[in-house]
Amino acid sequence: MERPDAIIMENIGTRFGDYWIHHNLDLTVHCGEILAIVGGSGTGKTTLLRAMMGLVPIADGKLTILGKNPQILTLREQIALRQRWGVLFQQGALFSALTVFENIAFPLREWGHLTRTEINDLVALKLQMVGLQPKDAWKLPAELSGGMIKRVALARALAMEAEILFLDEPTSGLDPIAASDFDALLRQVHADIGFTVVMVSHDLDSLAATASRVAVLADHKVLTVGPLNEVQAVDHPYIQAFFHGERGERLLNSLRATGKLPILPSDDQSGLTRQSDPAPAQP
Ligand SMILES: Nc1ncnc2c1ncn2[C@@H]1O[C@H](COP(=O)(O)OP(=O)(O)OP(=O)(O)O)[C@@H](O)[C@H]1O
Repeated sequence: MERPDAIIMENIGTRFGDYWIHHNLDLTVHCGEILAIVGGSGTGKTTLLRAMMGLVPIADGKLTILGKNPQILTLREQIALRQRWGVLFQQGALFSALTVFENIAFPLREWGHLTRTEINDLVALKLQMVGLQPKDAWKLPAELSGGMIKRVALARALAMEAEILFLDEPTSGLDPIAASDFDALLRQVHADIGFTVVMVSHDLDSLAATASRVAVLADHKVLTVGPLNEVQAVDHPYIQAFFHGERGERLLNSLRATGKLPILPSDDQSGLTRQSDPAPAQP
């Protein structure tokens, strides 16, 4: 049986005071996909992620997440729902006074149903899953590299067998090698466990390496959503600037080289019109 969509946002509006961040925004996240959200600075990517998690109130429209509408749930039901996803914020956001072990164990202890042995075993498993050594368990965050901090944060986000993983700029602050290692790790754990990922990212290489689909935020809504090769063809100033700068051209060349970018015959060669003209920008 087909699984229901993980997240459905219909006509969503969010605002801070009188200023609307999103207005009439529609977005569906399919179960099991890695959906990346991109957009210019201040377009509301982080706010959208937080609205999905119930950390920013929804002023308008309807949110359905894992089949539930959090707007009509009791507090107890909302807490139970929130245990079904994990979050990795921009800077990793580990507790600086706690060891790696204690950071990963934190959500497990909060849940309150596990014995000490079960927690030990789960932390050991999560450490192994993200490629860290048992000896790293006793280090403090200040003793870790940037890439290791992201790995610990990922282990903590996945500690509770998350069905959805929310990532805000997961590769920010990492050098290109550590960023590409993190992308490979995300792909691996995603393939192993099969959860849904919603990720905010500015990193084109990371999008190309991980995203099933890309949603572009502009003008308070989702301008377009689809596979990267379709989205980059949409005629909108932000999309053109984002995908056709120096790094964008590098990415497009790599998509062409791997056959992921359809090369359309030009009209004068084929005598045909294009089958897939760029989708029009939504108003
Ligand atoms: N707690 C808040 N109170 C008031 N305004 C806020 C709050 N959080 C965000 N904003 C405003 O909402 C808008 C969207 O912010 P948001 O952080 O979601 O954008 P973003 O697209 O993620 O930006 P960036 O790419 O620069 O991180 C900005 O104008 C920001 O100043």
